[in-house]
This record gives sequence, structure tokens and C-alpha cells, in this order.
Amino acid sequence: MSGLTRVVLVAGARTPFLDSGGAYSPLMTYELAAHSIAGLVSKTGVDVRRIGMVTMGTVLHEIETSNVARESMLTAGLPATIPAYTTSMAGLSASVGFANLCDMIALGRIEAGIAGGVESFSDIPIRFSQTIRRAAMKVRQDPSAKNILKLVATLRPRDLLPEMPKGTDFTTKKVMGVCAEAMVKKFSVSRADCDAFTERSHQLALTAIAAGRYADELVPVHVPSLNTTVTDDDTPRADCTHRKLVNMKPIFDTAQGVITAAGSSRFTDGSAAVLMTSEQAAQSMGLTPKAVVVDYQFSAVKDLNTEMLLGPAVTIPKLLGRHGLHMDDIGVWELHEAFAAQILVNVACMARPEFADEYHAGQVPGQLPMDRLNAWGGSLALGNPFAATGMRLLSTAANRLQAEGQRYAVVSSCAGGGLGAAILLQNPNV
Ligand SMILES: CC(=O)SCCNC(=O)CCNC(=O)[C@H](O)C(C)(C)COP(=O)(O)OP(=O)(O)OC[C@H]1O[C@@H](n2cnc3c(N)ncnc32)[C@H](O)[C@@H]1OP(=O)(O)O
Repeated sequence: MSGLTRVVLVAGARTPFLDSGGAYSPLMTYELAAHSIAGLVSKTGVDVRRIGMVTMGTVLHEIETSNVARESMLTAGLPATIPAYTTSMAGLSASVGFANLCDMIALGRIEAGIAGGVESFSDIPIRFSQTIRRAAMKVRQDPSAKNILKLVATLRPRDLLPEMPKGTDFTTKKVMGVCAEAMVKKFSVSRADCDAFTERSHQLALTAIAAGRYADELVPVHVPSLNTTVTDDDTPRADCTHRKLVNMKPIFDTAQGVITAAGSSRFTDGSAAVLMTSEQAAQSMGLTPKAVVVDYQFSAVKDLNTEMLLGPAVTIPKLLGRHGLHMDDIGVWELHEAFAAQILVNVACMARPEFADEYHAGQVPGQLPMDRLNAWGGSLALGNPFAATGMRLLSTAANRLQAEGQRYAVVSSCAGGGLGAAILLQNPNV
């Protein structure tokens, strides 16, 4: 963002991530999101009067709180005078809010903003069937007993069944695990490599947790109706070992697939948020930024049927290329692990000339240095509350830049709809 006001990422905060159906079940998403916003404000000590906008991304929209950004920032106790809007771009829902706020700060329209993401799979929007919905609308127009009886007589028992969200991509009508298997068939990665990557994710997460790496970003969540306070992520597993993984059956392609339950990120509840300001605003508020936001890029794949989750391989090279950077120049890599196979396909594609011909005008991005990738574990171990994941990655990348003394970090995610995002951060001190 040269020539514009420099944007800095001050810090991130997140709730612990929990397997769906757990202790967050009684909470609505706005309540979960309020915890990450309130925690972020309290840990940074930012002067809230200087915040110009709040965004909150979500994938599964709750109808009662359709502008979940507004409800969550009010619940977090931010002044009502701060505007807030909700963003939606599949798994990149929070990242697009983050990008919007960066632009607003860079252009001098606001001097500080909070970008968050939230998801709950414990309380998904389940609807009546369309037949019932239509009948209900007709009853609203004419609520007479005669009309109600007439409409009830047209209903069949199956119309009374609730409609669950399908969990499939709307265009391809496939679930993401099936899409990931289609990528494996096109670009081929082995089951053994997937298992090794899965084990690595859990072991690195457990080591990072034991070393207190996440203490800085985690905010406890009190759930009054259960009289409990959640302090830790609950999905990293010590028993995620080669011995166990090797015996697991593939679940999305039972005959020939490589993706098991362990090699898939789980349906998870949680929220995360990051604080961005202009460099001058951070200085004047006495805040110490963890990273400078250098640039970002959104892209989309050509073929949704075989490349659905290939967003990082399509997006990262565009971002790096714009800054004359190579894979080796990046010291910290934080990539969303939707599936072990999806990460391995993305990494493999970036090193392949035929993929470079297809997407990057023949410029082969090269080999991603695996020892710098998700060094504190990834979504396979920590879970994937869809929209919250992007903000978790940013927070972790900024913390890793500081802890590891690296100069650049790249954060990247794939998403349903064949979308991809990549964000380039720089350590202000290196
Ligand atoms: C952009 C994107 O992010 S795209 C991705 C979007 N997300 C998705 O599509 C979600 C994909 N995930 C899923 O569909 C589900 O989480 C599934 C199907 C993978 C898992 O579903 P569940 O039925 O809850 O699996 P469950 O937890 O019961 O695990 C099955 C078995 O594997 C075991 N297991 C699961 N994970 C692990 C692990 N990491 N290590 C060891 N064992 C494991 C369980 O203990 C269980 O064993 P058991 O049968 O002996 O009890």
C-alpha cells in the first residue's frame, strides 16, 4: 500500500475454539463474537473512541442478528456511535472485512478498526420446508380459520420435516471433502503424506499450547447457563499418531480416497478479531504494533469441480509477485488447513511448471518451506469456525513474526466457491 497511510496490526484475540455441540451451544453467535471484541479491547487498551468501524464476518447467518457485527460490538460495550457491518465471502468472510478496514485506514477515512469473524455450528439456522414457508406467508395475508384449514389440507407429512443447511457448495452441489478428493485425483498426493501432515498439525499445536504460545490471544468465555468458563481449545489430540491414523478409513471417497476424519478440519465454534490502526494512531495511543499490513490479494480458481480449494496456490504467487518476493523470503507461513490433502495439493501446485503455465504466466512460484508453515499447529488440530479462522491465522502470524524475529509473513486461506485470499504482513522491527 505504498503512497498511502501505513496500516498496522496491533494484536488479535480469540475465544478458545470448541468442537461443535460443546459448551458454546447455549450462546448465539453475536455473544461469542462479543467475547473476542471485548477481549481485544481490554488486552490492547485501545482508546475505543478512536475506532472508526467494526466488521464481523460469518458464513452461517443467524436471521435474528443479520448484522452480527453491530450486535456483537454493542454487546462488547463499544460506543453505539461506532458503525459496524457484517461481511460474507464464504470462508473468507472475515478477511474481506479486514481488507476493507485496511483500505479505509490507508485512505485516511478511519484511523482504527476491528475486523472479526465468528461461527457456531452448535446453533445452525434450520428452516421449515419451502411449502410450509409459502403457506405461512399466505396465512399472514389471510389469517382466517377457513384459509388456515384450506392450507393445512394441502400439506403432506414430509413438508413438516425441517430443512437443514445442506453444507454443499451451491454451484457444484458437493461437500468440501468431496471437492478436496477431486483435487487429489487431479494433482495426486498420497495418503501417507496426508497422515504425516495431520499428525504434524496436532503435535505442533500441542507443543505450542504447552509453551503458552496462544496465551496472548486467547480470551476466556463464561457460559452463564452452564456455569462454566472455557479457557482452552478442545480439539488438539495427543492420540493423533501414525499408529492411529494409518488404520482410519477414508470418509468422502470410501473406495479410493485419502481423506479421513482426522485429515479433515472439524466443525467448530469460536470467534476471533484483530485490531488495525494507522501507524500514527498506534503511536499516539501508545500501542505497539505486531505487524505492518503490506498488501492483500483475493482470487478465484478456474474450475470449481477439480480446483475448489486451490485458492492459496492461485493467490499467493500474485501477491508475492507484486512485491518482488519469493517463497524463501517469507519466514512465517500461516495457511488454513481445511484438509491435510488440500494443503499438500496447494503446496505441490506452487512447485509445478504446468500449474504455473495455467495460472502464473509460466513463473513457477517454487517450493513452500514446510518448516515455516503453521509452526504452532493449524486448523486440523485447532478446528475451523469458518469465518473466525482467517482472523486466528492473522493473529498467530503476527505473534510468530515477533516470536521468531522474521521479516515477512503470508496468511492464506481457501474457501467454498473456489475463492482464495492471501495477506502479506511485515515485522515492523526487522
Ligand atoms: C474452506 C474450508 O475450510 S473447506 C472445509 C469445510 N469443512 C468441512 O467440510 C468439515 C469437514 N469435517 C467433517 O465433515 C467432520 O468433522 C468429519 C466428517 C470429518 C468428522 O465427523 P465426525 O463424525 O464427528 O467424526 P468423529 O469425531 O466421530 O471421528 C471419527 C473417528 O475418528 C477419530 N478421530 C477423529 N479425528 C481424529 C484425530 N485427529 N486423531 C485420532 N483420531 C481421530 C475419532 O475419535 C472417531 O473414532 P471412533 O469412531 O473410534 O470414535
